[in-house]
Amino acid sequence: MKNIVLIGFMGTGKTVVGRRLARRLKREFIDTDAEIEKLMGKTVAQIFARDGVVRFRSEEELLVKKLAKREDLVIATGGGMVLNTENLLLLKENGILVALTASPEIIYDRVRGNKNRPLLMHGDMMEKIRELLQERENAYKAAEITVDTGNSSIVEIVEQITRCLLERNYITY
Ligand SMILES: Nc1ncnc2c1ncn2[C@@H]1O[C@H](COP(=O)(O)OP(=O)(O)O)[C@@H](O)[C@H]1O
Ligand SMILES: O=C(O)C1=C[C@@H](OP(=O)(O)O)[C@@H](O)[C@H](O)C1
Ligand SMILES: [Mg+2]
Repeated sequence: MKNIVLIGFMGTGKTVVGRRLARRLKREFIDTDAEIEKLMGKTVAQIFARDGVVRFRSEEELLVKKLAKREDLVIATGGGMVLNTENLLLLKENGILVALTASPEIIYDRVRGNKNRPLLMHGDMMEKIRELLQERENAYKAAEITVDTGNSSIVEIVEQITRCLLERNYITY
């Protein structure tokens, strides 16, 4: 069966929703950030600081190429994966793209305590969120299913995605 691929900005819940959705659908869960951290033996923030964003994006691209060849996964991508349209096309070939969205204010509330999002660590965080969101919002529109996560719990979002997948006959239970 096709992979279920979560895309969306930082803090929209791709990692936590993806993990719960995988459990709900009895599928393997892959978080691309976690895989890259495991592979390189350091955090995303350390990779950005020591190896640079270009290295991070190339590791992300290599991982996407591998994951796009697999099936039956729930994949939580990093928020910037969509910047490389090749990544999107590959994941779309054998996957259903599900975009999670939230307002800049909700995103800010969810990420401000976390130090492992280097792109938000410099300057005014709210301004940075708005700037990056604007740059990427079109790319997130590539998704077949879009879920606004702003006023829903993680379980409610998982059930909403599951209903959408059932309605489209992508899953049967
Ligand atoms: N629907 C939600 N309701 C409340 N908190 C949420 C929700 N979705 C995510 N969070 C919280 O927001 C933070 C970011 O979630 P995460 O899954 O890491 O987002 P992403 O992977 O999209 O960057 C985490 O602390 C998570 O527990
Ligand atoms: O939006 C981005 O460019 C990034 C999002 C992060 O993942 P999350 O969206 O899971 O926070 C992580 O890949 C890295 O900090 C870059
Ligand atoms: Mg994540």
